[in-house]
Amino acid sequence: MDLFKVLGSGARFNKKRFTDDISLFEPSNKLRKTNDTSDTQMDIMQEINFFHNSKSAIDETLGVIKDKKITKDVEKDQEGEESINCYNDENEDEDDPAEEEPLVKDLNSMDDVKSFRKRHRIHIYGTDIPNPFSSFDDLGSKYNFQPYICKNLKNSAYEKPTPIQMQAIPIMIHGRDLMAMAPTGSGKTLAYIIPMLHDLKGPEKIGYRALIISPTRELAQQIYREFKKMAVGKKFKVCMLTKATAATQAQTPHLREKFDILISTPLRLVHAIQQDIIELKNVRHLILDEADKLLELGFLEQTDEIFAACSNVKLQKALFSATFPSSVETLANDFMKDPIRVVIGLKNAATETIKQKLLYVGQEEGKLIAVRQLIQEGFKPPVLIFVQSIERAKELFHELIYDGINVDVIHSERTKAQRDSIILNLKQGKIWVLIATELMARGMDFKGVNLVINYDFPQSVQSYIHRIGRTGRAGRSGEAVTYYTKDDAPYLKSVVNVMKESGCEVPDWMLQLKNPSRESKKRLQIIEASKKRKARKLAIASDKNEDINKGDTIYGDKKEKKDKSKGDNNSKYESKSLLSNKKTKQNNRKKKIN
Ligand SMILES: Nc1ncnc2c1ncn2[C@@H]1O[C@H](COP(=O)(O)OP(=O)(O)OP(=O)(O)O)[C@@H](O)[C@H]1O
Repeated sequence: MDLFKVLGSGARFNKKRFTDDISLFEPSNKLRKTNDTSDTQMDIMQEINFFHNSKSAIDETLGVIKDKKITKDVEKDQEGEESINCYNDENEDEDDPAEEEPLVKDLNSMDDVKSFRKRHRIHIYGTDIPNPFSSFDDLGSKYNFQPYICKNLKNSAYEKPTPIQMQAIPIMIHGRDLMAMAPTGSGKTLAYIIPMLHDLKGPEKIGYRALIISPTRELAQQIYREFKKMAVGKKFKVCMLTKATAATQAQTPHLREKFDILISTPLRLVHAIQQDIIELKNVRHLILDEADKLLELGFLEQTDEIFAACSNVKLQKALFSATFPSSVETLANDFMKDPIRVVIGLKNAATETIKQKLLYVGQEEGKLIAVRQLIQEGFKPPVLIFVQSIERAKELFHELIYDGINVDVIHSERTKAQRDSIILNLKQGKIWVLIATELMARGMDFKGVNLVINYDFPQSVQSYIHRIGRTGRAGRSGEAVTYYTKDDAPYLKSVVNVMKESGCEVPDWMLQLKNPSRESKKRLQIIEASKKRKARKLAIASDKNEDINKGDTIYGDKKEKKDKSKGDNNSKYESKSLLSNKKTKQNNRKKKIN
């Protein structure tokens, strides 16, 4: 019996390369001489069971229990139709998307609306939820959007709205707070830009009225470009907050009032708020792009300070991301006012146009061999390779630079000019392989990326979903390969779950793996915490800006602030702080219980 066939179905396993591991996975000579009985197979499977499967899982893999029906994740529903059994709490029925769609004007009854949402896999939670719309033409005819917006949409050649746009835009123009979860590359940016432009109407010269926060400078720049594209024909002043723009506004205060829209990373903005360079009292729209990241520890304090500075009573808050861990949802629910939650497809799932694979590489060294083999065999550029740290990125770059391919590396120790030119070169096809840290994992829209390689195993499910989401964008197909070693075994199941949920083939033995234990998650947290410390040291040592903290460690850490300024500013906003809101609510709840 060829155990590689058993182990390798669905995953890739190179026998030639892992001659040493073969001895681990194959029966010894002695065993080979004996009959290939179930008992022998069981012994071998127990021996190589470094994922600690249950006995029944091994049985299934071997097919030992012949008459036991192997439980597949495909069940028959009452009508006898097959439906995939998902791990998410929001299973859904699939309709044929090719079915003719009713136009929004045809959505007369609740049934029409319901079936429209179902067809587009739009799940909604909340009260008084505005109906979705189905065609960009409706924006002009039904919602009275100004002609310049409709024209810019036409010029962008977007034929029809994506599901998140169909539902989020009406919610936003009704002024409601929103938590929007939709897959990577599904057009979330436009889903907030368009209604914001509509609501702002035109330039007013009273200072910032809309604010978009993004965890990285690169993503903020991308959002800025998208805004400029959609605002053509209106003289809105959009500011991307940088050291330079902050300095200009510090020197010429009257300039500040000319701006309408502000896009920034959290730390840059917090500094500007503390130095009284930026006023946010007129902000009516606050968007957190990659909201779950911005509400994670590390970023949370800064986000909190920004919320507190947005003192307009009519402030509308909207959170967008492809992932929302439940802890973040709970926190968000605490500070939003009667929010509507929109989920497109399955919660926390990967984009379905991405073909996901897991590749066993044996030990650490196997990763480089695997990449080299891919290069030798020929690949379709551009390819993004994700590694876990700046050091790893540099190392891999030095390995690949001599392999005759156009390779570059991006991380937060590279200068801003270098980073900008790398992104441009990748978009122009001048770079074939880009090695990247988490800096590039979220939000970046490189339409043509054909393959994402997770060279180092991602540190969280969210990281996995966002990393692989750099391919397969806007309905295109893409491929993602995740290398794994024995050391990654405790975390493998998290990725397997995502693969399964998004309809990728996964071998049965992988499905039987245990979910990561609390202990292993804790271990992971310790590793992450030490990385965080390391990054903070780096930031202090090189006196670099916020991007070091945010980009590469996943955790935007707050730079040490002078006690005085912190005290002054925090006390000013205390009553509206997210954190204090949460604490007050918790205290109130406790009081009620008592
Ligand atoms: N209605 C549309 N039709 C076709 N393409 C669209 C449409 N809306 C947006 N796009 C394109 O889809 C791509 C992905 O959009 P966007 O970057 O907003 O995705 P996203 O959902 O924010 O992804 P991520 O979660 O990775 O940040 C962009 O290139 C954008 O131009």
